[in-house]
Amino acid sequence: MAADTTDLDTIRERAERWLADDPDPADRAELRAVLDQLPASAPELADRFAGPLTFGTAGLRGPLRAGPNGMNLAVVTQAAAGLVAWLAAQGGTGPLVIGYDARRGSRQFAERTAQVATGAGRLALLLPRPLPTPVLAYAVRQLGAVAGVMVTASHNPPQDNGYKVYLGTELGGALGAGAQIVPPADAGIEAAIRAVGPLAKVPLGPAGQLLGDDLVAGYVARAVEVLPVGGPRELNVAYTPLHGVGAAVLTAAFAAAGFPVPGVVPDQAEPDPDFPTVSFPNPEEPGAVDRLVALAESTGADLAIANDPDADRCAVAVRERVAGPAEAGSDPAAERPGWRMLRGDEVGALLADHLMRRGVTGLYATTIVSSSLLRAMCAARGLPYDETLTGFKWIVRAGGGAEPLVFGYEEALGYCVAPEHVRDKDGITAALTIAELAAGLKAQGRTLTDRLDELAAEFGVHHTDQLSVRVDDLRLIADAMARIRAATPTSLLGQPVTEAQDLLPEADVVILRTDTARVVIRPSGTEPKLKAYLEVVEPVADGDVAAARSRAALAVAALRTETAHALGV
Ligand SMILES: O=P([O-])(O)O[C@H]1O[C@H](COP(=O)(O)O)[C@@H](O)[C@H](O)[C@H]1O
Ligand SMILES: [Mg+2]
Repeated sequence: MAADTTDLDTIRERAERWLADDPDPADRAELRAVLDQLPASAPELADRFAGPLTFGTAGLRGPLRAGPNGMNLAVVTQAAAGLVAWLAAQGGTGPLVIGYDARRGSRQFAERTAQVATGAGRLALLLPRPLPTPVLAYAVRQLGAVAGVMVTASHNPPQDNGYKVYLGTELGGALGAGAQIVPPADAGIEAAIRAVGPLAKVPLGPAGQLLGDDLVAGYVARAVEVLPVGGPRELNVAYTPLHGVGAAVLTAAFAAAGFPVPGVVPDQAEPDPDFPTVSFPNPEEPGAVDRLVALAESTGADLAIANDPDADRCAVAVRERVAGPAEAGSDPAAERPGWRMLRGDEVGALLADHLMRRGVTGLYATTIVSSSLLRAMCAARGLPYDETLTGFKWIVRAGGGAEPLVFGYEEALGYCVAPEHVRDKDGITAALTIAELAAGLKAQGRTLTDRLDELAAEFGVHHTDQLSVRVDDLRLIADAMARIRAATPTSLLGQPVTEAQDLLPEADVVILRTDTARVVIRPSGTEPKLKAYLEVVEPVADGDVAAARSRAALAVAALRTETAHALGV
């Protein structure tokens, strides 16, 4: 058909133009191969040219592939050129600091970013090796940088990479100093990226100044200061960085804080861009922590901790007695020991409670997709509380600056216990703080689970869960969002929906509430996923936390089914 031929010609022309300006010979060859297969490869070419990557929940993120809709040297050159042009136009004078993880392409993209910055006459400071994202976020503040770039795709699949952008004090203002960008800066930078001319004309300077180990030592020293001096440190921790970059810094921080050095899952200890032992390097995904739990079990650990590959998230698994299938000849009522992964909401509540008991006053914040427990805790304890849209870039701006933020967390395993040093989530300081709490409890013969029960007895069981649907075709997500808007359930769990909120146009989020249940539905901003965040609050009667937990678990399971049905997934 004529229209198809025109479409094909248009996209072929765009691809040829892109190819002619692509600085990477391997990417040029990759695109040429796709072009050579036209018209059969038309859908693939259309996808690669569907549009530029945009700043989502946490920067640019996409598959490593040639073309504007992927992460590659051309896109990074353009992004860096747009960023430095925007920084100059805003009058920002400080250096650009650049970090990177151990993914494929990360170091090359970081070095290219440095060359583009120096080519534009700006000092570029490069972190000395693949390091955690919180080290970069710390460096932005510590070094007085005008901005920071972290090349990472965090916990995404191995074939992805990404580009997180931070602003320093000069342009970020009081609230955004050291935080990831938000509107309108992100749109301004995107416009500057689109305005970059031919890449062949982007001046490239020297590789930038390599930062030394003192920066990392400074980060570790500040991280350790998060803990009060003294106090119990006797705790056996099993740890995994999930083939990412967390191990060296985390073990150094534990040692410096006086903890025994955690045992590290041997075949996940070193950075490996193939993430060979996990299907997804995301501690939220089932199976990702199997080897960690096996190590914890075999070494008799008190606690198991995982960082995501860029070590800004922290997952915690606890030893728990669970009712297990009876073995032949055993007492059918007997329990067997197991390990349970705590939900981000549980770790968030534990950390918040710990800081509150320590007398830390100021703003406590989380997001609209997290549990409502933190709100209840703050209300009962007379502390300021705020909630924001998803993303740590929002959490660190909670409250609009009226109260200083002292703690922020999100259900996606992200926690910020030291906002004065790292204006982002930090999987290292979170691990230290949860270990300090666990060691303190252990010294009293108690555990994190006991503390969770105490919180449940006081505030009710806040059981949260997430329904997460990964898709190949993004239209399925749009369809599901349209469906929930067109046919919004009027009841959930047999209770009337008392509130249905649609956050459009500000955010693509739908919230449904009943007296005891809540569902928040939104597309992920970092992966092709639809997410529904579920919560049921179940009061504890007669101090029987276990019974309330069982009721809540059943209710959440039912809520999950009803939500999936309403979304048509
Ligand atoms: O990927 P990370 O660890 O940088 O984490 C990023 O993505 C997470 C998931 O976002 P979404 O639900 O939109 O996919 C967010 O919760 C988080 O604040 C953000 O920093
Ligand atoms: Mg991460």
